Amino acid sequence: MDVQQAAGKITELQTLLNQYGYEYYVLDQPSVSDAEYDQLLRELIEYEDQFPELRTPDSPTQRVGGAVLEMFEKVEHTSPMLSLGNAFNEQDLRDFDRRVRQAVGDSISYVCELKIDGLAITLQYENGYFKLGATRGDGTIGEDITENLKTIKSIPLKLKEPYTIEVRGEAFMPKKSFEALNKVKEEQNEEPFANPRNAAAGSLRQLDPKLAAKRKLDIFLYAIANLEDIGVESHSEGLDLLDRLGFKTNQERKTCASIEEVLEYVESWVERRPNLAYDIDGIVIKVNSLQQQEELGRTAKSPRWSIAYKFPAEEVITTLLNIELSV
Ligand SMILES: CC(C)(CNC(=O)c1ccc(Oc2ccccc2)cc1)c1ccc2c(N)nc(N)nc2n1
Repeated sequence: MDVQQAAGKITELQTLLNQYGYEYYVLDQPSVSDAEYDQLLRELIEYEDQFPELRTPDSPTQRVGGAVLEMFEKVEHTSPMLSLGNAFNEQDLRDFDRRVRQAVGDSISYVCELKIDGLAITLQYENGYFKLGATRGDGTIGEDITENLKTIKSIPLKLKEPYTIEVRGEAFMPKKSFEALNKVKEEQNEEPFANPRNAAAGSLRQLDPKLAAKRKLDIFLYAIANLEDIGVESHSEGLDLLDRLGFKTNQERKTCASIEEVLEYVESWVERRPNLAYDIDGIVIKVNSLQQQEELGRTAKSPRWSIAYKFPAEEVITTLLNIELSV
C-alpha cells in the first residue's frame, strides 16, 4: 500500500474511532461493541506504526502517549479560576436571590447545575485542537497535567468546530471505578482511597500517564473562560455551545425562573443524589444572563452572580445516626 492509500485509510479510521469514542464516552450511547472498537484501534495503530508521518495529534492512538514526567510544570491561567460562595440552607439561598434582584432587578433566570465532587480543571483549545490542560492550583497558577487529561476519553482531542476556546470543568472518578480501584488496593494490602474525590486527585497527580489512564476518570465541563471571544448572551447558551463542540456537560442542569423553582430543584436532588453514578457535594446556581453577570461583577475570589448550595456532609449524618442509635 502506498502512502496515499494509507493516508486515506488512516483518516477514515481516525474519524470513525473518534465518532465511536464520542458516542460511548460523551453521549453514553455506543453504536458499536467494545470488540469492534478495539479491532479498529489495533488496525489504526498498525497503519500509524508503518506510516508514522501520518500520525495526527487528535488520533485516538495519542491518548496514552506521554512519557513519564519528572514533575508537573506550573502554568498561569489566562483568567482566574474563581471559587464559589457557599449557601447552607434555604435562607442563604433567599438572601442570595434578594441581593441579585436588588442589583439587577426582578427579571431573572437562574441555571442550576449539579456540583460534582471532583477536581476543577481547565482545558485550552487552539483552532479546535486540545493544547493544554491544567489543575486549578491556587486559582491563578495551576499544574500542567495535559498528558494525564488526554487519557480521559470524554475529553475531545479535536472539537467539532475549529474554536479557540478555554473551558472549565470538574474531573472526577465515577463511583463504580472508585469501588473497583479500592477493591484492587485492598487485595494488594494498599491503603484504599477515602472517597472518589481523593482517588481522582491521586490519579491526576500520577507522573506516568499510563497509570492515570487505568483510573477511568471522567469529566463534566461547566464554563467558558474566554466568553468575551465567544458570542453568546447567556450561560445556558454557552453550555449548549459546549455540547455542540463535542464536550461532555452535565445534562441534569435546569433553567429556573425564580428562587422557588431553584429551591424545588435543590430539594429534588437530596433524594436523587444516591442514585447518581458519581458523587456530588451540592448544587451550583448561576444567573443566566451574561449582561446581568457583568452588572453583578465579582470579588477577588468569586463571582457575585453564582453561589453553591452545599449538602450537609454525609459523614455528619452517619455520626449523628450512630450517636442516636447508641443512646
Ligand atoms: C462560576 C465558576 C466560578 C466558573 N467560572 C469561572 O471560573 C470564571 C472565571 C473568570 C471569569 O471572568 C473573568 C475573566 C477575566 C478576568 C477575571 C474574571 C468568570 C468566571 C464555577 C466554579 C465552580 C463550579 C463547579 N464546581 N460546578 C459547577 N457546575 N459550576 C462551577 N462554576
